[in-house]
Amino acid sequence: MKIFTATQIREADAYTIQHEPVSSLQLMERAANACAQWLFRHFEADRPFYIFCGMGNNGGDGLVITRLLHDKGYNATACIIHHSTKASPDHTANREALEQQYPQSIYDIHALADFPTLPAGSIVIDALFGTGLRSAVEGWMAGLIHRINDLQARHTVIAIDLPSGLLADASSARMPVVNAHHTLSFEVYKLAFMMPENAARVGQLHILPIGLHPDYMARTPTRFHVTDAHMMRTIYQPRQPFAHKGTYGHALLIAGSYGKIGAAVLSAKACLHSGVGLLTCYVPQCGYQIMQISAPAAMCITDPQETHSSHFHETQPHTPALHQFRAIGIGPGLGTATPTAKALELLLDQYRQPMVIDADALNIIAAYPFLLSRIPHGSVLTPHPKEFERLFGSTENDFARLELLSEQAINLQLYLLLKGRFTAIACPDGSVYFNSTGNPGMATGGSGDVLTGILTALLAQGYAPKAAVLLGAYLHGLAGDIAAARMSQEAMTAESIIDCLGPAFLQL
Ligand SMILES: NC(=O)C1=CN([C@@H]2O[C@H](COP(=O)(O)OP(=O)(O)OC[C@H]3O[C@@H](n4cnc5c(N)ncnc54)[C@H](OP(=O)(O)O)[C@@H]3O)[C@@H](O)[C@H]2O)[C@@H](O)CC1
Ligand SMILES: Nc1ncnc2c1ncn2[C@@H]1O[C@H](COP(=O)(O)OP(=O)(O)O)[C@@H](O)[C@H]1O
Ligand SMILES: [K+]
Repeated sequence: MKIFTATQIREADAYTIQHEPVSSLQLMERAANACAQWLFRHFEADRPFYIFCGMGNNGGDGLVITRLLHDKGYNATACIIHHSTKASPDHTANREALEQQYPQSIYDIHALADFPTLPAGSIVIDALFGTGLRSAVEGWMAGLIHRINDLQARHTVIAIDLPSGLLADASSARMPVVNAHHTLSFEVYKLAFMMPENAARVGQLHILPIGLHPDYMARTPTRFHVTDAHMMRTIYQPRQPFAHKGTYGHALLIAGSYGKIGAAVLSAKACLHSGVGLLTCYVPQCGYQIMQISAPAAMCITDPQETHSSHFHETQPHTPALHQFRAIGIGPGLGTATPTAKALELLLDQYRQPMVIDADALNIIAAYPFLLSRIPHGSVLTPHPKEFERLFGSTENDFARLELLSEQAINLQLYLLLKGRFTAIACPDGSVYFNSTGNPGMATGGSGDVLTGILTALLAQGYAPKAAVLLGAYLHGLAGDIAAARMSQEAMTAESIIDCLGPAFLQL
């Protein structure tokens, strides 16, 4: 699914009006009706609704919602905020329609002093500003946003299209923005919704289709995307009937150190449950028995060292040469001992195919930044935000961090996965995909190790790196969602994610 900018949304709007064809008033009616249907499903008619309407089309939506609520017998008041002397034509038309049908439902606000006192149990609808907002809201309108936020503790706040004050395509950190419990947004995700800095503003996000023209959506190129089930069906390759284990590649997983062999086990199990043909794990001596017992389907070779690895650039008798592994995953629980760092440097010199680099392997690279340029092109790096900061430095806000992520992916020709609620996948071609699956139950130790195993397995099977990262992140989150549905977000663990990889593959 594509993420459109505010400008593209306006173009989609205009294209739909011209080519469907439909009048702009009818399109507004459709958008407001989608919101009203959502409200009817979630609230009884005994709750008073206060709809705060701006002077633009976002306010116009609010006016139509007020009328539709009345049509259904709800008690609704449109609080029209006169922040500007010029109202949009569709705002004006819908004010007139409301005045004609339900004149008692309009309450004009010209200053902060006019702010109404809301009865208990009221529902607050925020229709002040949407995609037309150009810059930070200032003056008494900023005060009005603060007043709405004061209501948030006692009343349910629902934003229409965007929480007012939020810019769709740029950072609004430290700007006045409505904190909504729910955001009902039209047709497409906005970039601002993907940013952790906006989590408290957006609340629960609901994307409501309003029938923007599919031709515009299909033919307009975008830089940002959200992954979805349809995309995964085009990537996923079912197994071939005459396949043998060689068909699906031999992967090498280099992971674990004393006290962190569990990370290696989690990665290995995830790799085995994601379709790899053969798996060899490389661990220090202390990990040998643990690995063999926990993951009997994997082969295991050990480093000469007891507690940490120091030598994985060399192979041992009866194991393939490094270049014969179709994929290497490195990092979970690896530790950052100096001999391990030296071994990673040698590995990067010897293995020139795309690999998966995570956790302590990233921390080593952060400590020796010259290694960054030695990583084989097309490799996948999976930092969480702290690891990202160690690698590339801190940024002022989440938009700046996303730009830095994308810039580094292009310059280094790597796939960079910045993990989080909407994991951002920056590609060497400049495109960025946000993963749509996953839940806060995955915010638990070892979840990332599972992802490394999945990605290594997909690379080993011959998926191109881009296909592997998109499918891998999606499957990981989907397995997490299935685990949460089966046993709750609280009780699930990283192992539950592995257990649910099977059902996740079956859902593709
Ligand atoms: N796309 C779709 O598919 C559909 C979109 N629809 C809806 O249209 C919405 C977009 O409407 P829009 O373009 O009229 O802009 P909107 O968000 O109401 O803001 C404009 C108002 O804000 C004001 N203003 C701006 N910046 C400001 C600032 N910094 N500080 C203070 N004020 C500022 C500006 O004032 P002015 O500059 O005119 O004085 C003007 O009054 C969209 O979000 C969706 O809800 C649906 O109805 C139909 C389908
Ligand atoms: N709130 C959330 N919503 C969706 N996914 C999440 C959430 N929290 C964590 N995750 C996912 O769980 C994984 C956690 O990885 P990471 O922080 O590396 O864990 P660990 O180092 O313990 O293995 C990431 O893939 C991340 O996207
Ligand atoms: K709004």
